[in-house]
Amino acid sequence: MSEEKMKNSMSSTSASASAQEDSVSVESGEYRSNGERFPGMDAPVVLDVHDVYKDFKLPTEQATGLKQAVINWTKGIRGYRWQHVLRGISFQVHQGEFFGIVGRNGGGKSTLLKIISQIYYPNKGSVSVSGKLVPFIELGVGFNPELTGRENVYLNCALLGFDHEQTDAMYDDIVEFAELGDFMDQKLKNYSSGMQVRLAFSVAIKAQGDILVLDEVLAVGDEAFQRKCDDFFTQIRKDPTKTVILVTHDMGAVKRYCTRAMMIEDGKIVAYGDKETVADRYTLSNLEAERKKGEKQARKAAQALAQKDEQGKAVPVFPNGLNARVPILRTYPIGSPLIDGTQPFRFGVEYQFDEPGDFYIAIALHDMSRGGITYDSGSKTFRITKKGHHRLEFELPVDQFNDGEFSLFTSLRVPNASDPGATDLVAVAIDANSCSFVVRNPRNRQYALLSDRALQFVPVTSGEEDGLQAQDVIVNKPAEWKNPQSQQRVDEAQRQNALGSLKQITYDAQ
Ligand SMILES: Nc1ncnc2c1ncn2[C@@H]1O[C@H](COP(=O)(O)OP(=O)(O)OP(=O)(O)O)[C@@H](O)[C@H]1O
Repeated sequence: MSEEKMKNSMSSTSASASAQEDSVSVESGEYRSNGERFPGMDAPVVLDVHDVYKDFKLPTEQATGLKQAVINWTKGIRGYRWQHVLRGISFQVHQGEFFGIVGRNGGGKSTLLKIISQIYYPNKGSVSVSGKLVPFIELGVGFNPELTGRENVYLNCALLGFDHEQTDAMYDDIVEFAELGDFMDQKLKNYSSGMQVRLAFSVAIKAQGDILVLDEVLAVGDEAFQRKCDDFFTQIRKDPTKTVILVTHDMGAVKRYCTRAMMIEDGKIVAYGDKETVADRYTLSNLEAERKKGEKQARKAAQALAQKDEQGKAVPVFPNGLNARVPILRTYPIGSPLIDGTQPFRFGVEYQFDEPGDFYIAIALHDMSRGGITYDSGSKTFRITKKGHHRLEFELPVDQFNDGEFSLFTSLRVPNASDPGATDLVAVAIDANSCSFVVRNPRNRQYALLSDRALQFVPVTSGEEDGLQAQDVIVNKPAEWKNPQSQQRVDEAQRQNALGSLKQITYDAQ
């Protein structure tokens, strides 16, 4: 790859998808919503992707020979269909940026990276790269299992455009980062898969490129190696001459490292610019997909049950956690699952239960980012009197929560025959049947479940001779606490409300 500016303009072909309707403009990605320009936007543009389309031809009919192919042709069977993977992608990355690309599986991110790295050509559009681009996008590319680790480093660097002398100068650094000093004269096929990843990644990051293109690297290697990668990313962020383009599903990494980000969905850019907005949009899209999956499962279970009634057939397999006694149990958000905490979070519980006797619904709150069940309604708190297929609605006050991702797991329980204080679990709504939500409030921190508006530590004297006095501890309260109105929020009632006191608000029998 040449060091000079390369321009690869490709002309349009008939296979490209229809023109973009709701595309996001290149300019819009350079400004925050308040009109301010992102820092670093005056640096030169090192990657300019303009109106890129990419289609793949997917076979639909198998023609096993010429005869079948002719028969298909005479019948007008084409034997393939077009899959429009990228549909009018335009964005720019400036020198020194750490640019994140996110999106759900199959959205077209890897295809875009391959086009940027010149592995694929677009059907339409242009890609301009300024400087030496080093891709790390697919394992095994440029590596030969029959060669030693050392030979592979030289081969890979040659493929990246470095001569022998340049590779000599980088070699020790690459080996040291990969921690493979003792293995460099062994054939690559004798390396564990982790060692191979480490070597490939080390070549990519230690080769003296200008633009590093990385696909999902944060998932590679063991914990110690990941920590090293973290340090490397923190370091490279500070270098204004190096540019990184990172595809990842890790929103923590987007927020930690990226200067800007964009999200791709169904081959189009749906969010571009502010990394927080992009990360939240991605989280929301995942939650929405989960909710739809839960709805679909509930519909399927209801259909399966109806079938059993008419034909007396056995009920097919139930989603994880459910069974023939409770074929439907799901918890779902009412409204957006991305909330700022100013209003309580409202959610529903749909169930189907027909057995005689008492039963209860218990709800547990799981903190997804930090782990652990942080609140449990208790197994006998909600005794439900209606049998059959119904929906309940609940509210959860979240105004005292810090930012985080949470999940509600609901279980349906019946009294235990021998212990009146206990209950037995009949079914539990997990996976797509659980309800996830995200709290994002500009006043909050990504720290712990309770915000410091709900809980305060008050310094007191130690009573010891050498101990600090209360006035020796300077309490820096957040700015908004100086406002008496927000101070009022931290009263006893709020505090009691703080941790997930679930309130049932409606009882909606169908
Ligand atoms: N060479 C190819 N031939 C045919 N289809 C392809 C090819 N490469 C990618 N695709 C299809 O393009 C779509 C987008 O794939 P791509 O790998 O770019 O998505 P992605 O956003 O990177 O997904 P993931 O997050 O799972 O890696 C998929 O439906 C995939 O099957």
